[in-house]
Amino acid sequence: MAFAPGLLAGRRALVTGGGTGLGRSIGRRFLELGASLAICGRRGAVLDAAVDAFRADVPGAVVTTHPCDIRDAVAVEAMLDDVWRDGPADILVNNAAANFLAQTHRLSARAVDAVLGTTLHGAAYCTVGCGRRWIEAGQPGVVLSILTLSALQGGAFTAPSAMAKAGLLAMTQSLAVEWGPHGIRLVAIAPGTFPTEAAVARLRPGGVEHAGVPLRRAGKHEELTDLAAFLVSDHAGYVTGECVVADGGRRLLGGARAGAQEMLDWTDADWAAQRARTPAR
Ligand SMILES: CCCCCCC/C=C/C(=O)SCCNC(=O)CCNC(=O)[C@H](O)C(C)(C)COP(=O)(O)OP(=O)(O)OC[C@H]1O[C@@H](n2cnc3c(N)ncnc32)[C@H](O)[C@@H]1OP(=O)(O)O
Ligand SMILES: NC(=O)C1=CN([C@@H]2O[C@H](COP(=O)(O)OP(=O)(O)OC[C@H]3O[C@@H](n4cnc5c(N)ncnc54)[C@H](OP(=O)(O)O)[C@@H]3O)[C@@H](O)[C@H]2O)C=CC1
Repeated sequence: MAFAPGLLAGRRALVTGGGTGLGRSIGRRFLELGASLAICGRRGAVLDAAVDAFRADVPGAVVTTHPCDIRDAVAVEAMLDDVWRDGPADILVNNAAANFLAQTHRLSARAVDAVLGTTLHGAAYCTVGCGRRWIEAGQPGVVLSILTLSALQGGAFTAPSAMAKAGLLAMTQSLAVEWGPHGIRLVAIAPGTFPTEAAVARLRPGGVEHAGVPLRRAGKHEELTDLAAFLVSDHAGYVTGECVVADGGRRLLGGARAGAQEMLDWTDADWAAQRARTPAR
């Protein structure tokens, strides 16, 4: 089903980490649907390159860039002031994150801080800063946080990321209640595998595999960006405090009993053999 072209017309979205990967794809989709955009990230040149691409893809795209390290609370406040100078944002996408594979017992304090500082604290600073501005102005808003499956089930060898994303889920649920009376919604997406340069390089050293995915493939960026657009749109106006999993069924298969993965590839003959050796009672 195609969205109405003006689904997000008149809306202004701030996408953290909007210069690369999924953040860039989400930003482009919001622009296509009529929103204007503010993107932040640490590297100004990366943000500028994204803007050039947006303008090539979406004629007339209105985009501002805001270089900022979201681990720094003071810098986040200055960045939000800068965004608001062009008019208030009414959508925040907490997309920026840090993650790498490591044995947790070998992590230095700085390594733990690098992940928690970006993924949890940075998103909290952005959310509180936007929420305060919306509440003081008496205007509604939407916060969409991009989580991971590990927020729901833990993540061995990416423990700080799992901890941070689980914290963002708690933030989503807590503030959905606290800020509901102000017309502010908080929603989240827990993506499975959506290949990006950074995620593949950092987290899939052996390449992307789909053995654990019932749908037998990676997610397409448009499958994530359309879900994001729906959740921030008025069509999801009564949805708050919820996290939608988009993982091709990976989480449910992982939670199934041992052997379920192999069974995906069983033939009819395999199933007949299983039936034959299964006692009637
Ligand atoms: C297609 C497959 C999909 C799977 C998806 C799984 C779900 C999750 C997805 C994601 O989150 S993808 C997003 C990934 N993107 C990023 O991580 C981008 C941002 N990351 C970074 O900037 C760096 O990786 C960073 C290390 C987190 C931060 O960089 P910064 O320049 O600020 O820090 P450094 O000074 O380099 O390092 C700080 C500290 O951390 C230690 N460290 C860095 N890398 C590692 C590592 N690989 N293992 C262990 N420790 C690491 C580093 O040594 C520093 O500590 P000290 O040595 O000073 O004690
Ligand atoms: N790709 C996937 O399969 C999955 C991704 N996700 C989530 O999706 C989101 C995007 O991931 P993906 O696109 O793959 O990865 P990217 O690394 O491409 O995106 C991360 C972005 O965050 C920015 N960023 C990192 N640290 C900071 C910081 N301290 N301050 C400001 N910006 C920062 C980066 O820009 P810069 O370096 O210039 O600061 C970058 O643009 C993340 O939340 C990730 O956890 C979740 C599950 C699966």
